[in-house]
Amino acid sequence: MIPLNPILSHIDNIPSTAGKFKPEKSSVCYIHHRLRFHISHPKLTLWPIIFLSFILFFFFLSPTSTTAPRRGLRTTTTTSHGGSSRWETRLKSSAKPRSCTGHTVLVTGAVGFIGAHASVALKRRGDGVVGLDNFNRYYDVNLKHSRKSKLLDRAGVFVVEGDINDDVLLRRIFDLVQFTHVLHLAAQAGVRYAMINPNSYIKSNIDGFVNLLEAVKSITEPPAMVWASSSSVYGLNSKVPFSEKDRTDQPASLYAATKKAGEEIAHAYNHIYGLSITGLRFFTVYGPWGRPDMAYFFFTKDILNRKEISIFEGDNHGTIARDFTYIDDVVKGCLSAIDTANKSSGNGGKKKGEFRIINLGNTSPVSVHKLVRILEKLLKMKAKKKVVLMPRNGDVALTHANISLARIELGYEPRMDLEMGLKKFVKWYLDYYDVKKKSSW
Ligand SMILES: O=C(O)[C@H]1O[C@H](OP(=O)(O)OP(=O)(O)OC[C@H]2O[C@@H](n3ccc(=O)[nH]c3=O)[C@H](O)[C@@H]2O)[C@H](O)[C@@H](O)[C@H]1O
Repeated sequence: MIPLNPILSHIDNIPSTAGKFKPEKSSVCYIHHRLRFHISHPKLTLWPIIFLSFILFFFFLSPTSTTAPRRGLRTTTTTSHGGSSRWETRLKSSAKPRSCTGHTVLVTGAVGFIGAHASVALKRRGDGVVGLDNFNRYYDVNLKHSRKSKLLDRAGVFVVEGDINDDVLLRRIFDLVQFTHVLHLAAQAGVRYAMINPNSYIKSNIDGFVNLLEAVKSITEPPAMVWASSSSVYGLNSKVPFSEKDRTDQPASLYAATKKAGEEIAHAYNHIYGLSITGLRFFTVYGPWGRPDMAYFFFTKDILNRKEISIFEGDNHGTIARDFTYIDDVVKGCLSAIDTANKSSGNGGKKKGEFRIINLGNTSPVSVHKLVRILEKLLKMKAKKKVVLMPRNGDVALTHANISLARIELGYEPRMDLEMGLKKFVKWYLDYYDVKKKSSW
């Protein structure tokens, strides 16, 4: 968002208490710079006007700072998020559950694929929900905006545009609302992209996660956290189906390594600060409003555009397969993880908050060949297939979830088989792109 007044936007760190104004050096420098610009005008008679404006400027700004920072944290009074009481009112209203038994959930990555579906499901059942998302450009940002307008806005979920690395923003949000849970889904996803932009994985999946945990642990009554880990942490593990007890110390991609690191980091925050943390290992989640970087999505696009697709195979024509899991099943798992999470005990608690790691898969792997056959049938078109040896690009040969723990802990039972799920995806895809991008077909 472009601030209307560049001077105002640079003094947004004014504390609420009148008389304590101590602008940061950069703000002062900026104001001086702006003043110098005016003073350089030949007419020195401007001086008194500038001086007067300066006085009026602070006189009018101080009384607007009505939101006193709690717990001694510095908060901003005007930000790129509007900074106004309207912004705060909308955020607070979105956070309010329909009944006093409802949860109040902050969903990070709210305009992402799983984030959008989960936010809507939480809101629909009566929980209070605030979304947070940085709308990054990893894939088509229009799709993110569409998820916001078509799913989140309609459900009444308010989305803050911001980054989990912005600790001032996080503290401001946590100051305004006492959340019971954080559903942390903001991440740099994609296995193969890690070879192109490795630092984005560190920034989101490590730095951002720690930043969020730091903010959460500073709250007097910290919310319980449920967050997205990944099936990719099993890496080169060849024992199937993958159980939570299996080894996860052989990641095949940097993405997997950052998700595994996230699990260890979460454990440390649970151990030291008593945070209740549940990590969900998602298995190749697919469905309507999905991610364009995933194979089922771009295969659909390429088949329709009569473009060649590469189907990976292992050594000696070994099958490559995934435990494709439908979005609605995963969302049910997320909601159940929220409902069953113990409270964080916080620093001073006698009991440690719980720490759980749970697989959320479909427990029926399907080969990439079969995935393509299903798409061909649904699209009524033949794919131009090129079978290639799987490159060493972060992919693994097989994923297969053991979901016994999810059944016990979450009452989780996946319902959708791949053919039915892809039917729903293709229907959505045809509708969505027919309206939006007829020309690209
Ligand atoms: O569960 C996870 O932890 C991850 O799931 C997802 O990764 P993957 O399971 O690798 O899904 P996806 O890329 O759709 O490839 C599907 C299949 O197509 C094969 N594949 C892929 C590309 C190609 O050109 N050809 C091909 O055969 C490919 O070899 C694979 O067998 C998420 O993207 C990731 O963010 C993470 O959440």
